[in-house]
Amino acid sequence: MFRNGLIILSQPVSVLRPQVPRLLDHIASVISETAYILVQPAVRTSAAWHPTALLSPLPCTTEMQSFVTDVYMQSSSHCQNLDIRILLNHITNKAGLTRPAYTLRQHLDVLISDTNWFAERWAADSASLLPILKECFCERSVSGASLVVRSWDEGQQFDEDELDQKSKSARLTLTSYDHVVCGGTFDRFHNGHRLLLTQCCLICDKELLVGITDKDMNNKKLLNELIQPIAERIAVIKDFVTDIKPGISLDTVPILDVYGPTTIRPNLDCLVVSKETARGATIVNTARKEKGFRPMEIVEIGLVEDSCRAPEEEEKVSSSSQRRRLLGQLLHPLTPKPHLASKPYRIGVTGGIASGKSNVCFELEKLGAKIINCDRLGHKAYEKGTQAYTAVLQEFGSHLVTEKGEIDRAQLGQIVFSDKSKLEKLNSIVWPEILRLVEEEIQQFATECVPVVVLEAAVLLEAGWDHSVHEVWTTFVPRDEAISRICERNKLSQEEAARRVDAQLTNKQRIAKANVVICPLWEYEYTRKQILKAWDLLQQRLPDSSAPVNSSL
Ligand SMILES: CC(=O)SCCNC(=O)CCNC(=O)[C@H](O)C(C)(C)COP(=O)(O)OP(=O)(O)OC[C@H]1O[C@@H](n2cnc3c(N)ncnc32)[C@H](O)[C@@H]1OP(=O)(O)O
Repeated sequence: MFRNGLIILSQPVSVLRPQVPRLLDHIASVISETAYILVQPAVRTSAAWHPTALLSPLPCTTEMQSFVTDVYMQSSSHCQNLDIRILLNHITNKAGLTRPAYTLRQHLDVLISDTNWFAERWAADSASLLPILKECFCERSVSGASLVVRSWDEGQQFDEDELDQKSKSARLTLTSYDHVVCGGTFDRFHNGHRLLLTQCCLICDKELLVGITDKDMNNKKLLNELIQPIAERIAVIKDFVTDIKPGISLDTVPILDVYGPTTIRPNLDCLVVSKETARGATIVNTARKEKGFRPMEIVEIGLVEDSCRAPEEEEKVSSSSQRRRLLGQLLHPLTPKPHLASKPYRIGVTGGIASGKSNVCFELEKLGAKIINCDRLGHKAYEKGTQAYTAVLQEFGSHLVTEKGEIDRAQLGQIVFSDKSKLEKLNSIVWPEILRLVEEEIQQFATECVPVVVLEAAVLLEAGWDHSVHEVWTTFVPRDEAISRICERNKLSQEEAARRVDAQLTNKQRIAKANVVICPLWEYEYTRKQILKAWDLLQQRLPDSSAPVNSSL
């Protein structure tokens, strides 16, 4: 298996199209990460090896457009996880246009061609072929020592002349435009995004403008808390477009409403939309007309199906399905914590008020973890006779003492939850003591050879205890859902509930520091499913995973 490869296809596109599923299967069996596809019939007819053979201009036709669609539509069922990039820089209808060579982002490990000619030439004289490949695909992408050259089978036999006649009607020239625009969330970049951007690049001669949803545009989306930061989404788009068509300029802008830049930039010629957003295209063109801008041509592309979807997911490949799949998975890589003993392995479970932490811990306990409830230890921390007891009374007054001589937590809670500085004072007294009690319990579990200990701590991140656990897992539900749960559970008004939620870290702040996220927004069984997944995946990364604790109860 090779990580990245270039597939040079020399057969006419009409011959290639029916072979796409076979081709994708072959690519998936050889390449694991990025597969560049270069369609170049000139290499079959070219007598001499020359860069012009690889990069000579190819007409931009409706047939090529269909080939691009076929590749992405079928990649979902043939090579779902491969990053396929169809190179388009040499495909143009502009006579005399010289475009720069490719500067591929990935280093090529394998070159596969559908003509044996390549492999034979490489075997005979790689020294003279190598500089040509470097010239076409950039120095750093191709290094001679490690590049493997292989042939895919020669494909079907075809009669060039006969084919030419037959497919003339299918080879209609595709209209291209100087200024093309498209928009989207571009979260968790997938084949739907690749198809959209590839179709944009195919018909774009000068500038591609990509609008990327931001802020309010994202807030209503499912699991929006997991949407990647806009800078990350832009970086992925740049990487992709620069790879497939370095000859055009790319501009990216955040969009805060459906119009984005379309009602600001008069020079836009063509808007590319998916079936899903086609309605928005009419709205945008109406708004342009009102501003005196000429309407844009609208190009509509199909939706890529998601062949691996779960019953609760959408039929098309979608970012929200991808985000659902992140639940229970390792979202952020682990930070090494050499200061912690490797056993027992410590998971800190945190989460906002009413976000379902306790249920997660309840399920984890059934799976074999031992739970340390930090609220309980918090109460123990200032029991009568302890140092913290004296410190709390000194700070908050002896009127808090009940008839039994204990601290009245209900009263203390009223004081600290309505005054941030007082809560901070209480925290500074009790957190060190709670942590000491936590360590005591962990030591006890260590003597009992417990493999996994879970610290259930509401304010784990605020207390900086992420340094005291190997992993942080957080639960979250959307803000509105948390408010309605609190209203029902604690019999509070909407305003009071909102105040409680807003006094805490936001979901995004917690998620940014969490290794695993669980979202108990749907039926309990789905939450349980996420927890089982998280537990099973955890077993694979436990320091001693030779004796896994299986989730099948
Ligand atoms: C780092 C940690 O997470 S340690 C665990 C949390 N405990 C602490 O921080 C110690 C300080 N807190 C306390 O002493 C007590 O919670 C008091 C006095 C404020 C209130 O006591 P009680 O009325 O018995 O309420 P209880 O301890 O059950 O806490 C009520 C809620 O406030 C949360 N809470 C507790 N302490 C804090 C805090 N310092 N900051 C924010 N929320 C807190 C609890 O997790 C609980 O949340 P839930 O309703 O979603 O389960």
